[in-house]
Parts: sequence; structure tokens; C-alpha cells
Amino acid sequence: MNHIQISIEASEEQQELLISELSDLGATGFEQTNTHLLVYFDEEGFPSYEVNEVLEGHNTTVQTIAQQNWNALWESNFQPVIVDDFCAVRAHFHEPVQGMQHEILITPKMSFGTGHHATTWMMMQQMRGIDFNGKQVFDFGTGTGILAILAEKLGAANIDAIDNDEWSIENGIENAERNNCSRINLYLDSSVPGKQYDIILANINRNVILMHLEHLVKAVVPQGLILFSGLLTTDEEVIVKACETHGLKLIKQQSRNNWISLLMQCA
Ligand SMILES: C[S@@+](CC[C@H](N)C(=O)[O-])C[C@H]1O[C@@H](n2cnc3c(N)ncnc32)[C@H](O)[C@@H]1O
Repeated sequence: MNHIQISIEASEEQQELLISELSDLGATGFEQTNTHLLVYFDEEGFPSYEVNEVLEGHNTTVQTIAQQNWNALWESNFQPVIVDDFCAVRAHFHEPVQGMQHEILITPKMSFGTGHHATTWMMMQQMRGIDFNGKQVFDFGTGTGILAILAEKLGAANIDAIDNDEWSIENGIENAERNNCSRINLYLDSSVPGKQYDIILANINRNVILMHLEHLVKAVVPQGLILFSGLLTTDEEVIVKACETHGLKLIKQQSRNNWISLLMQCA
């Protein structure tokens, strides 16, 4: 399948808002520089009218790229990501990063989740403070599988991971194998399973979180944890209020580049 690449001239602050709005329209990937945001969509079903509305007033260039070029582009731009001394995320062609507790190998191709984005980075950093040992985990919107892989490395007994993007599931399986993971189950799906988990990881976006909040709360055991991200600082009030309505208590908030991550605990 071909992909649409749009290069948008935008400041770093504008880029964060554009990422949020374009994610809601189904963008499948982003790359950021100081002056430009590159955004990718599947050519099939590309919502051109809605995207043009979001991009009104920005200087843009649009091109169609073949899948193979897309992968090469991602991989050539992928630099290791370091989360303190806790975790390094790198590709197979990088040298191992010394002095880390955990190392994750990711070949991102077209999926979201290399650790470069503030939301993934904060999810990983918050995961450091959570006891995953022997726990049942659900990863909602797994992308490359990065958080599911980290959950297994932290000792989770079983991780169910879903994504509504077929390519992400294929890529998540590859990455899980690359990291010798054996306790991750990946499914192409967009609904919260009718099971119960000790810990839910949900780095998605405000709309999807609000839409599925009731099911997420039902899917977590008493005293269980839900770790959210994919949220902008401007989303905090709405999300915290909605969570409290569903009996969740805010345990820890973290922010980075206008993005937040919220650790919630069930009653
Ligand atoms: C922000 S990315 C997070 C990827 C990875 N978990 C991380 O932390 O880097 C969100 C992922 O959620 C997926 N997604 C978006 N809406 C979804 C839905 N309704 N159901 C399942 N997956 C969804 C997207 O395809 C994307 O891979």
C-alpha cells in the first residue's frame, strides 16, 4: 500500500497540537524536526478534506511514497532513545547502550512507538515505578509493541496488546520476537477485552480514552492501575474529571513538551 507524506512548516509548539489533531484523523506516523513536521497517512481512505481543514494556513508539501521507501526513511532516522538509566530503545544496527537496566530492540517501520515521542517516553518512565511482577497487563494501542515488551521485561505474567492498525500488529509481532518475548498476545482489535487486568497501559488519545473509559475501568481489578498518555496538558482537566466520575484516583501526573501522562488507580 502507498502512503501519503505531508511536510508541514510548523514550530515545535504547533507540531504537538497538529500531532494530536492528525492522530484523531488516522495519521499513522510522525517525524519532527525543529522547523517541520512530517506526517504519514495510508493512501487508501486518506481523509483529504478533514486534513486540509486542520492544515489551513500552514505551508505544506504532499507526496506519495511507496511502503519500502517509508520503512527505509523511518529506519535511517531512528536514533536510540534513553530513559534515564532504566531503559534504552534502539534498532538492531545500533551499538548496545551501556549501563541500562533494560534494552528494547525496535524496528519501527510504519508503527508508532520508538520512545522518541514524549508520550511513549513518559509511559516508560512511569512504568519504572510500577510493580509488573506476575501481573496481567493490557496494552491498548500497542503500535510497535514497545510498552508490552517493556512490561514483559519487567516481569508481567501475560500481556494482551491490541491495535486497530494491521501493520502495527505485524510489526508488534516482529518486535516481540526480536526481544525474545513469549508472554505477549497481539490482536488486531479496537475494543477493550471483557477480561480483568492488574495494569492497563493506554497511550492513545483523548477521544479514544473517553470513548472507552467505562470499559477500561471494568477491565481493571480493584486497586488496579491504568496508565494513560497520548494526552495534551489541555486535556488534563477533562480526563481527570471523567476518571474520577468512574471511581479512579489520580496517583501521579507527569508532563513533557505539552504532553501528559496520568497514573490512575481503581477504587
Ligand atoms: C500514540 S500510539 C502509541 C503506541 C505505543 N503504545 C507507544 O506508547 O508508543 C497509539 C496507537 O493506538 C492505535 N489506536 C488508535 N486508536 C485505536 C483504537 N480505537 N483501538 C486500538 N488501537 C488504536 C494506533 O494505531 C497507534 O498504534
